[in-house]
Amino acid sequence: MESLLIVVVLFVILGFGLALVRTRSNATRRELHGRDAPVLDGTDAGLHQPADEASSRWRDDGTPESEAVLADEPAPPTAKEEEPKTAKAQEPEILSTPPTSISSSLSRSRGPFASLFSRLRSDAGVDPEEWTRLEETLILSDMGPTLAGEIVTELKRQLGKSPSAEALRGALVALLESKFCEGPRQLQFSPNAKPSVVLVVGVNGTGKTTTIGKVASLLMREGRSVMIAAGDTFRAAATEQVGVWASLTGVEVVSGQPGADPASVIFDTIEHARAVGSDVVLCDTAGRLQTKTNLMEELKKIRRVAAKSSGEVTEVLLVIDATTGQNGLRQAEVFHGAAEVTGIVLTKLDGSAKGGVALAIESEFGLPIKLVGLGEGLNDLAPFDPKAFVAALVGEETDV
Ligand SMILES: Nc1nc2c(ncn2[C@@H]2O[C@H](COP(=O)(O)OP(=O)(O)OP(=O)(O)O)[C@@H](O)[C@H]2O)c(=O)[nH]1
Repeated sequence: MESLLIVVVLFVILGFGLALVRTRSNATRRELHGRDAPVLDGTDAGLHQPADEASSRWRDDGTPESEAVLADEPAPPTAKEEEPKTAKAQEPEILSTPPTSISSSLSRSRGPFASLFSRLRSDAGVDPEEWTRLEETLILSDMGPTLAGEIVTELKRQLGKSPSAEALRGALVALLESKFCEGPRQLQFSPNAKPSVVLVVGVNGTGKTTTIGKVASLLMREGRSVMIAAGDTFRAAATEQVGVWASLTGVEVVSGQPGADPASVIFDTIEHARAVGSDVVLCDTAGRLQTKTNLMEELKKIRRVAAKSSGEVTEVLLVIDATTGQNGLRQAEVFHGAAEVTGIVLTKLDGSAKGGVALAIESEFGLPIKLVGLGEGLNDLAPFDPKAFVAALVGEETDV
């Protein structure tokens, strides 16, 4: 009897120990991949491959080599797909992530502006050294030397050489606000029955796939039916990654074979979306450096082929990582040239970004920032409000 009791106690201790180790390993995985990182379980949740990849190739001029063969219905779920998905189990946690505010995100830029204005307050008027400090502060906030110089020249013209700190702050805020463009900040959708096509483009790792997940979630909550084209056929894990976001949001994904022509995958998805009556197709594309001519040519082809589909390309969103600073300007220029960008998504504003590049892009290229990424969770996406942004940048208000 006594030995039986000892055996039972040993089993209980062993079981408790195993449970502890499992919990710890899950926690470690989340630490490594970010607080909202979905756990990949190797299943292809929500993924659906076009019927015959080879049957839907495109010539470089954007004309079809042959008719695409489309599967009208998603492939029947396999036994594996019917199992509960680990990623789905995490949905409530990801959706409940408290959104970060733009104000707290831009605290890095606000610091130098705050110290500049606190110094100015104690002085009678702005002296030449302080004008130089203002210009440096603008440059340090990632606006770039050209725009910073223009702003200082314009402020001097408006206010004279030695305005009060109060007058300077008011004029600076008004001038920064006026530098933003007038373009529509809302995502645009087709008024016709055609599916609206949103191409998502940008350099590697800027947050394109994550943004697609966030936008899919947003649109689903607005009551739109959404489909995702897994157009990044280059990076091995990209299709799986987009599948995880899709399963979190309950959106169907159409994917191609690894290495397939991305324009074909996107075309097939749009035609499938048309057939099943989806409202919006979000198209993921491979990350590409703006300096790689062949990849920019591929992007032009994607744009042409999407335009020839039965959908309507209503948005080409360029995703820019705000922490890359002034390089974002060059990305905007080249991607706009290749793919007729309609708007910018500025991601990672929650990181070490200083934010001024938003203003530089808008004033130089007239491309509206439509959305900002403020974290890795589904809710960490916000509309862009120039006034709130300037207030947060210059530190006019504390809780934007
Ligand atoms: N902090 C923060 N991280 C983000 C944000 N958006 C994306 N990320 C992270 O950035 C990393 C890259 O994101 P992806 O969505 O894979 O980027 P991608 O542009 O699709 O990458 P490629 O396909 O390789 O070009 C991931 O770790 C994301 O979690 C954001 O707004 N804030």
